[in-house]
Amino acid sequence: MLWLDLGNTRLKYWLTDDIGQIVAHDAKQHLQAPAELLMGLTDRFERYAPDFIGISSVLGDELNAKVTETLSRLNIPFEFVHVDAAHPLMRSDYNDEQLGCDRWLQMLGAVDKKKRQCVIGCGTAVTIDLIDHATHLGGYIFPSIYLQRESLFSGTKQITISNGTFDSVGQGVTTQDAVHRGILLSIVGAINEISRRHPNFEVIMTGGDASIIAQHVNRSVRLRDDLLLNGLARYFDHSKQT
Ligand SMILES: Nc1ncnc2c1ncn2[C@@H]1O[C@H](COP(=O)(O)OP(=O)(O)O)[C@@H](O)[C@H]1O
Ligand SMILES: CC(C)(COP(=O)(O)O)[C@@H](O)C(=O)NCCC(=O)O
Ligand SMILES: [K+]
Repeated sequence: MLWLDLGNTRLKYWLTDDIGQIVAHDAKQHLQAPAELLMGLTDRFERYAPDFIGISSVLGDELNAKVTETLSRLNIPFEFVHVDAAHPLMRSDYNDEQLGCDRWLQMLGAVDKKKRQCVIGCGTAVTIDLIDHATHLGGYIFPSIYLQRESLFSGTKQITISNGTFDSVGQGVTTQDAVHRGILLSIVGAINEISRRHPNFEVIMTGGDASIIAQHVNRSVRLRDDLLLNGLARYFDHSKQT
């Protein structure tokens, strides 16, 4: 099987064998041209010869149509995931016409009906979602640390910071530090507050920036980079059975 995740910044893919083990994996920035990036990967995908391609995309109808066109040339069956608030593995109070498919799949990949869980996705946006015994209660969406820095850069005259590292939440005494530390604190502080309000929820983090953020959270956090893939596998496994 081949699994594709089209996020707002990166295209990720995983090739798995018959027993679900990952045999190939990559993540590439698509620069808002995922179909063109896929075109460059078609030789590789043909060599992999998967029997099916399962796709998570948050890129919207226009880009999804281009992706569909590119994948159609491969002669391998493929299918996009559609969010279902009444899915047997997890029901959701969220508006399922709006809920991002990657958010939903990450939750589907983590959900455990015996637990209370807080699933945090750290991609182009940071999403924080609460699940109570397999019911999704709702959540929050924040701009990522990089989007926050870009908005300060473009919305102010004297902040000209466009690089640097996010490595502390202590107060800064230079613009560079104040920007990076303030932004990181905005997300870490939100996570700490949400976990204070929901003390008995297990905190699970995933996505490109999870490790940068998790270091500063004052609770034990499970880092899981397999959530979306696990969600894709659960979703298609379920749709096969029904
Ligand atoms: N301006 C930037 N500078 C450096 N890295 C960036 C920038 N914007 C995004 N990234 C990186 O891109 C990655 C996106 O994470 P990912 O989980 O793949 O998100 P998505 O699913 O939204 O594409 C993050 O690891 C982040 O560090
Ligand atoms: C919140 C998101 C932008 C996160 O996307 P990502 O950071 O993974 O690229 C995406 O899940 C999305 O576009 N969601 C639609 C809005 C919603 O979930 O309510
Ligand atoms: K993501």
